Amino acid sequence: MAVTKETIMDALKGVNDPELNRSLVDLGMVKDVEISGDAVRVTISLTFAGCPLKTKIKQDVEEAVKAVPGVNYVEVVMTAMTSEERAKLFGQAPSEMEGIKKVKRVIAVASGKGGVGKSTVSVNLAVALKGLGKNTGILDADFHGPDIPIMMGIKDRPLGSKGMLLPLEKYGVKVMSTATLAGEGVPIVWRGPLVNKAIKEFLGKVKWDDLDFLIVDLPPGTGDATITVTKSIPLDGVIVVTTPQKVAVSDVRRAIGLFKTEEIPILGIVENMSYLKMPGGSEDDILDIFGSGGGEKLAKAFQIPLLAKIPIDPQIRIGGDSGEPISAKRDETSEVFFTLAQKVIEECETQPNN
Ligand SMILES: Nc1ncnc2c1ncn2[C@@H]1O[C@H](COP(=O)(O)OP(=O)(O)OP(=O)(O)O)[C@@H](O)[C@H]1O
Repeated sequence: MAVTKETIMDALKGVNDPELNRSLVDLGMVKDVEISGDAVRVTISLTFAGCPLKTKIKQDVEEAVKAVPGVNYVEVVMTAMTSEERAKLFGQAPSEMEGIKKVKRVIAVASGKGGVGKSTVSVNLAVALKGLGKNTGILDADFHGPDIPIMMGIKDRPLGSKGMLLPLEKYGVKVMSTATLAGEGVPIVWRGPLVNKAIKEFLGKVKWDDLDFLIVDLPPGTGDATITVTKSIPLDGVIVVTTPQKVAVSDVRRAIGLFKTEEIPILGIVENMSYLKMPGGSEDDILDIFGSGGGEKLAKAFQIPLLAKIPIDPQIRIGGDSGEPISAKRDETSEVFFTLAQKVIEECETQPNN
């Protein structure tokens, strides 16, 4: 039996958008059907590229088309609607920055190199800001290693509503990450233009609502991914995380250089893994595992504040691994992050646009 466009469209009428609960055909999401003998290529237009239900929709389309008599090969191509198409469907077009229009400050957390504790600082800073009464969100823009959901103990996927994604919430902090869109352990290959597009979706189509602070965990280092993200986000300031040793410090110089070129205000430096308090020892009984003075030297050289010196503490690591950041409780160990959060609030208040 010859396969026709009509039989394919009939089959697709039975496939619903799981969120909108209407047929893909009725929603105008079937953009194209190409038939060549027993092979069919269907192009589906998602409401927006980062749609978390993408995989499910693709699978459903594939199954429905495969079930049509005479079809042996199916290819499903996913594209995204233009803002006009979306406007037609939803009655209005979310503007590019719609999602963050009520966000007062977007602050990025950067590092000169990987593994210095950038995500740990982002998470604990965000939770501490919330603890100090500030409405806070965290955007995991570390596309290649999105760890924020693990550190925040988040497993759910965000839901959509009226063309916007609703961020997840934990410890009172709103959270959005590429990891929560793709699912844990699912690799995503992010290249420049895709990163740019995804960032726009995170800012424009995530309903952040009223936030005092949106903390953005940047990719490590000063490579393409970091540059693309910093160029795509209207940043109010950046915090640079380093460790005290010489190599880390020289990488941070590069990062500071990058932000200065981009004219992004540097709120200050956080020196992480600064020292280890000896168990059972006195307050002064500390070990400088990675050397000392790196953060101070940088702060002096660039005339930017050293916002915090965070010790190496197993509790900090356990907090990250277990999804219960230490700043969720205010105590002796987490106080260093509350002091950091307070300084960030103060630094922001001195900014000219305040
Ligand atoms: N002050 C600290 N004390 C103890 N462990 C820490 C501290 N800071 C970070 N860690 C641990 O070090 C590891 C790396 O931290 P994290 O993932 O925050 O680094 P990162 O700079 O974001 O890494 P990446 O470059 O991969 O994005 C994690 O296991 C974290 O729990």
